[in-house]
Amino acid sequence: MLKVSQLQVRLKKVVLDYDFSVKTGEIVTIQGRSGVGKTTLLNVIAGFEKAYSGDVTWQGESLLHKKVTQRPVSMLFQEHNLFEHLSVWQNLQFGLQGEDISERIKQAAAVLEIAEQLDKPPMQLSGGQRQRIAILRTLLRPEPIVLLDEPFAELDSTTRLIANDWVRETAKATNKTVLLVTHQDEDVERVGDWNLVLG
Ligand SMILES: Nc1ncnc2c1ncn2[C@@H]1O[C@H](COP(=O)(O)OP(=O)(O)OP(=O)(O)O)[C@@H](O)[C@H]1O
Repeated sequence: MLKVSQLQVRLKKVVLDYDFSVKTGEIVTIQGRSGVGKTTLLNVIAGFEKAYSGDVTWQGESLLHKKVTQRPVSMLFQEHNLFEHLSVWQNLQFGLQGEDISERIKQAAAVLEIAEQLDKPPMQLSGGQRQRIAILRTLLRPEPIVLLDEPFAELDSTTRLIANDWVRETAKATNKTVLLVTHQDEDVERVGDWNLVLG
């Protein structure tokens, strides 16, 4: 279980409070008006932002004292940080490990309709293609907690549905615990097990 207990985050002018738990293997969508603290929550869980008080525990163990790289967390970044001097394929190979990883990347790329983009440098991809590469990479990483901040924002409605289903199926098949920030009600219905509204 991922437990966020009486967590308080203090930024310059705002105090943000969170208290909820997500069962292992569950997908929770997170909604709330702009500025309510959705991105900040993910940043605290991943270790990019500090907590003021309270705790975040995973399987009973606090994450807050752990370094970013020691946390069991895979997070999708808005800027999709890909190395521009490597092909997309090389970028994915670089970040992912595992026996059958090449096959898993190829299968995922085919479903997400980005198989033809794998040999290109990232700068030749559209925003939506980069976003699907980032989704693929984030879900195929081994960490059990997956944090997705507006992962489908740049996708058209058809591609979005394909990505919705791929994320849900992949997360369930690999028992990921997922926090998915979204402004779209369709993502809530199609991907999530339950919805957390902040604010
Ligand atoms: N580094 C920072 N320093 C000070 N205040 C910040 C910082 N980052 C965010 N904030 C403030 O904290 C609040 C929460 O921001 P956050 O980005 O988490 O909101 P959000 O719910 O993700 O918003 P959106 O839906 O617009 O992405 C906002 O009021 C924002 O202005």
